[in-house]
Amino acid sequence: MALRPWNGLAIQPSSEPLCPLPAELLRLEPHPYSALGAPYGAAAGPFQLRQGVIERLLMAQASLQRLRPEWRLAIFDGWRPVAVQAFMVEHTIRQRCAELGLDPDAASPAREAVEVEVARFWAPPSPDPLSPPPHSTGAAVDLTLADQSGLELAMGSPIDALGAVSEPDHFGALAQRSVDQQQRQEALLWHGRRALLRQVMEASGFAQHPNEWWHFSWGDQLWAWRTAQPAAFYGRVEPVV
Ligand SMILES: C[C@@H](N)C(=O)N[C@H](C)C(=O)O
Ligand SMILES: [Zn+2]
Repeated sequence: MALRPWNGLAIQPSSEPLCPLPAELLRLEPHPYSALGAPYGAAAGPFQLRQGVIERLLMAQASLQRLRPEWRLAIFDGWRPVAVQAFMVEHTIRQRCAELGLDPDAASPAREAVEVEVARFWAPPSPDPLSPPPHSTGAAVDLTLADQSGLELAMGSPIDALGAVSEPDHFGALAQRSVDQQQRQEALLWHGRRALLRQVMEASGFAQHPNEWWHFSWGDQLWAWRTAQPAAFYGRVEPVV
């Protein structure tokens, strides 16, 4: 499959504004990208989404609570200006180079391999309005499950982990091939939680990113491609200055 086949899809832009997340939706704070110094500028920050997306998140939380009344959705990240996308892609490449003992400022095949690895998880910070990074549209959200105290549930890998461990069905496949009982039980637990998150999000109309258990969207190009819509209706939203 091409890396991002959805980027060619038409966008019939909606004028719906970004809205702050309501109090019913738990925010995971401190926000990790803001804490790194990501350039949100004077913009109101990451916990904003399109109204249509917020409505569907509330529907997803209601269907979660019909199944698990003590659990709730926990929002890790929402709207992301293109400048923040660029900052985070660069940060992640540098972090991965440091882990591998590579000089991030020296071109090499290993450095290129890091860029390819990072691009499986982070959209390019394209300034082209025809191929906006998903979070820059206010239609994409990174989220997980939390318990009644607001503590994140273990899902097998942290949000933003690079690697196969982040693929939505990673632990389902691991449970099937595992012969170690303890490893199998743990894999089934994590797979069950990821599957529940996907179930309630998809039941509310969201589409999941193929490589990331935590990333869902409604109304952007990825959503249009995954749900066979003729066009997306949320394009890039710029910071208000
Ligand atoms: C890596 C993660 N935080 C994320 O948001 N990935 C998507 C695909 C993106 O960069 O738009
Ligand atoms: Zn995301």
